[in-house]
Amino acid sequence: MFDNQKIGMIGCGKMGSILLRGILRCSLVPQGNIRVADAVKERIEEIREGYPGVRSAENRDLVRESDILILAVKPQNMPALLNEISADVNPRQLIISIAAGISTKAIEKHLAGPVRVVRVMPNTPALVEEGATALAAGSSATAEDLETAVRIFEAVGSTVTVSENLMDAVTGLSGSGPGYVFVMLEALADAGVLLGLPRDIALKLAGQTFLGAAKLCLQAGKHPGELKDMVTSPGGTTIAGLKALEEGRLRATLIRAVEAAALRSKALAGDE
Ligand SMILES: NC(=O)C1=CN([C@@H]2O[C@H](COP(=O)(O)OP(=O)(O)OC[C@H]3O[C@@H](n4cnc5c(N)ncnc54)[C@H](OP(=O)(O)O)[C@@H]3O)[C@@H](O)[C@H]2O)C=CC1
Ligand SMILES: O=C(O)[C@@H]1CCC=N1
Repeated sequence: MFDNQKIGMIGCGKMGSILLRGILRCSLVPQGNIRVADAVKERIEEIREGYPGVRSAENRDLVRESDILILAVKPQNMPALLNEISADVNPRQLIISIAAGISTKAIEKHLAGPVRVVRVMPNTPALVEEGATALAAGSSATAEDLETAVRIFEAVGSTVTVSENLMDAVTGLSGSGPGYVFVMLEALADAGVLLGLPRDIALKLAGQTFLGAAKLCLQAGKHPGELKDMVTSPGGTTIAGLKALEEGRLRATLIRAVEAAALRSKALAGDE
C-alpha cells in the first residue's frame, strides 16, 4: 500500500518524532520516501543522525513532493502553516493532522480547493508501540484515505475510528490521558517511598501494577468494577484503600480532568 508513496511530515517535535520512529520501525515506506520539516533545525539534525536516509525540505517543497502529508505542529501554529502551504496542496494528496482541537473543516477552509483530510488524535505511548489513536475523516476524505491513516497509526499501537464530533472527548481522554496516568504512577511510587520502599522498586511495582491491570481489563473483557471486586476481600486491605480514594473523590476528579481537557480542545478550535 505504501511502497511508492512519499510521506512528508511538518513538525518533528515530541509527537511527530514518535510517529516517524513508528513508521520507520514498521518499514511502512523506505527512509528515502520520507521528508521532514521543522522550524527547529536541531530537531531535523537529530532525525538525520538517527535516520540518514530521511531527507529534510522546506515546508512548501515538502508539501509539493508528498503523497501523504502529516501535520504535527502545535494547534496555535496551524493557521499560519496552512496559509503558508495552501498554494502547494493538491486534491491527490492525503493530509493527516494530529493537532488537538483543529477541525477538518477549519483545515479545508484554510486550504484552497477540495482537500482530503483525516484528523487524528494519537498519544505518547506510541513511543513503545502502545499508543491509543482515534481517527475521523473530513468531508472529502475517502474510505481508502481513512484506511491508509489507520495503517500508519497501527504501526504505533491500537486505533479506533470515531465521528469527528467526538474528537474533543478523545483528546481529553486518551490524547491527554498519559499525563494523568504519569501523575498517578508517580503518586503511587511516592506512597511506596513514604512507607519505606526504595524509589526504583516502588516505581517498578507501581508501573507494573498499571500495566498489568490495564492488560487484564482489556484482555479479560470484564467490567472494571468486577475486576476491582476480585481484588477486594471483605474486611481486607483493598477496601480500606478504596474508601480513602472515595473520600478523596478520585473518580470525580478524573472525570473533571477529562472534561477540562476536552473543553480546552474545543477552545483551541476557537483560536483557529
Ligand atoms: N505531545 C502529545 O502528547 C500529543 C500531541 N498532539 C498534537 O501534536 C502536535 C505537536 O505536538 P508536540 O509534538 O507535543 O509539539 P512540539 O512543540 O514538540 O513539536 C512541534 C514542532 O513543530 C515546529 N513548528 C511549529 N510551527 C512550524 C512550522 N510552521 N513549520 C515547521 N515546523 C513548525 C515546532 O517548532 P517551535 O518549537 O519553534 O514552535 C516544534 O519543533 C500538536 O498539534 C498537538 O496537539 C497530539 C497528541 C498527543
Ligand atoms: O496537551 C496537549 O495539548 C497535547 C494534545 C493531546 C496531548 N497533548
